[in-house]
Amino acid sequence: MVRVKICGVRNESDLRTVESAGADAVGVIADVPVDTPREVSLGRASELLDAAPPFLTTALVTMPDGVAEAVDAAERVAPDVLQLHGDFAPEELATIRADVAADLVAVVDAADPERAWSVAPAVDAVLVDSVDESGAGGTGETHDWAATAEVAATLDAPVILAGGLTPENVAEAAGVVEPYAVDVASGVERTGGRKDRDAVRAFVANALGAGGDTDADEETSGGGEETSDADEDANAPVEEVSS
Ligand SMILES: O=C(O)c1ccccc1NCC(=O)[C@H](O)[C@H](O)COP(=O)(O)O
Repeated sequence: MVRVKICGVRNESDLRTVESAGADAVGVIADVPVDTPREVSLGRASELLDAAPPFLTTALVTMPDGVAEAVDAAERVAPDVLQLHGDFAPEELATIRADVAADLVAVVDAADPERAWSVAPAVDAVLVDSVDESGAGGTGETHDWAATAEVAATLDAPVILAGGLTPENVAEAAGVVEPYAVDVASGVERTGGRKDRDAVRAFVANALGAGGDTDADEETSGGGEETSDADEDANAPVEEVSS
């Protein structure tokens, strides 16, 4: 069964939305050199990931300048997973992996599958994404899933599929690529980087191929179950959601 990571959470309310939707992992984005509504400080990333429950895997998504900065970020935030964007050489990734307590995920450009093979031995998983020219994610753009399926089928490391996934296309994408996990940021948002509760729940349910069988689906389709306080917070008008 495919795992699901929801990325770019900026507040506790959205964290609870991700948890209650049944996602496997949550990502916070810090220390990236691009303008994104999803970025928080390293201190805030640490607070948010500390607030995650025991069985929700936490990921720090960052784009540091070099090895020392990557290790420092991981030490400050103490995530379960360190997801690195940027053009790190395999040797640098191996050094970072040896120096941090977290599992290491390297992000590769879907247009450059050769890089997936070169970095795979140095990391715990490879995230194939539709990155921009600087290597940053969150582009909301899909890529050639058939090409990524070849990478996933032949790479000796788990492959995480990202890039333009939405509640509407995630089941098809997961069916084509058969990744270890799927990852989404912009495809489950309202404005300003805030998560849309219904979209998060639909994304998780559709990724898992659960159809209408889950509590999350019943609630999404007005199934009548009570929502938690956290759910209510997630549905509050944008200006009432703390960040
Ligand atoms: O999401 C961002 O704004 C971002 C900025 C800089 C580096 C990484 C970023 N996101 C990393 C992720 O893991 C996203 O979930 C992934 O790129 C997919 O994004 P999307 O296409 O918006 O679903």
